[in-house]
Amino acid sequence: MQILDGRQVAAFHREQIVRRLDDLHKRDIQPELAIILIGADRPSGMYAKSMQKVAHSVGLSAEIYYKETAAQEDELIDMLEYFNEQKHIWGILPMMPLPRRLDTHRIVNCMDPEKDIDGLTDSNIARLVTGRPGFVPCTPKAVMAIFDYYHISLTGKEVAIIGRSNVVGKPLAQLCLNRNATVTQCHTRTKNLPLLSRRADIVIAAAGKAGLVTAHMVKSGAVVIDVGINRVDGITIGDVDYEGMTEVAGAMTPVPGGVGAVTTMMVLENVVCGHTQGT
Ligand SMILES: Nc1nc(=O)c2c([nH]1)NC[C@@H]1CN(c3ccc(C(=O)N[C@@H](CCC(=O)O)C(=O)O)cc3)C=[N+]21
Repeated sequence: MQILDGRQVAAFHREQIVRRLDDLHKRDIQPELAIILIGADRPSGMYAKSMQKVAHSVGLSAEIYYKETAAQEDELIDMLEYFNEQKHIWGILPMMPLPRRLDTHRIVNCMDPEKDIDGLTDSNIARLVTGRPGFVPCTPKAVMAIFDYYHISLTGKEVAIIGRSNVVGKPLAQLCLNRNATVTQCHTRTKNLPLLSRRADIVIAAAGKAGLVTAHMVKSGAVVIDVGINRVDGITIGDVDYEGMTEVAGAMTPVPGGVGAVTTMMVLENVVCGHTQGT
């Protein structure tokens, strides 16, 4: 079984980002990424910090703008509108999910689509669905970057996506369709999940359930992409039962060191390179 090493993919993209930033700095241009974090007790806080650290390591300014869980919707919208106007802010990343009390759809759509580097606005979603992508959400984009790096073609392949979230499952289906795959979108109400996933040449696990995808659910030689990030007994594991899967899969991504490791680099790439990277 081949391990699809996310850290290697991230390093490849990192070089390109560093070069582009050097070029900008020479012209006295200092772009900033504005990370918005709402509420303290969320794993999002950890990812926000880690994204900021990686941004700084490539020389990109990144600020975390924190608001209490009790923050008012209008206060957040004012903040977004302020960021929209700030010329030096090239990217805005609201860490998801927002506290349930808030109207995510309303808030997210106050972002200028040109600064919506995680492709959360209706405008960027529409562009993805109609096959002329603007900003593509970073996690699904990371999956595509892994396919590209390892020359895994999707044309004519059967892809089973397990999960239908707005940030991962749904945009992934669009990206795979745009690459001429035949896509089956599975979810919690899917009746015979093993039957469907076993048909697939490529299985993408994005359900957020530790160990959901076991060896008997994939065919021999399949490519298995694990998007899950679950904390179990203080360690991070994916949605795939990794040990068992090594006997069956042809190639797979580990957790950690797989999709997550590339996601942060995609955030930075979207800020620094705009949406010229395509997918
Ligand atoms: N608008 C928005 N966009 C996101 O992309 C987004 C978000 N909100 N909210 C939180 C989730 C989570 N997320 C991760 C980013 C990096 C790693 C990462 O660096 N993972 C490493 C380390 C994992 C570890 O050891 O904990 C790895 O998998 O190797 C993981 C998960 C982005 N998210």
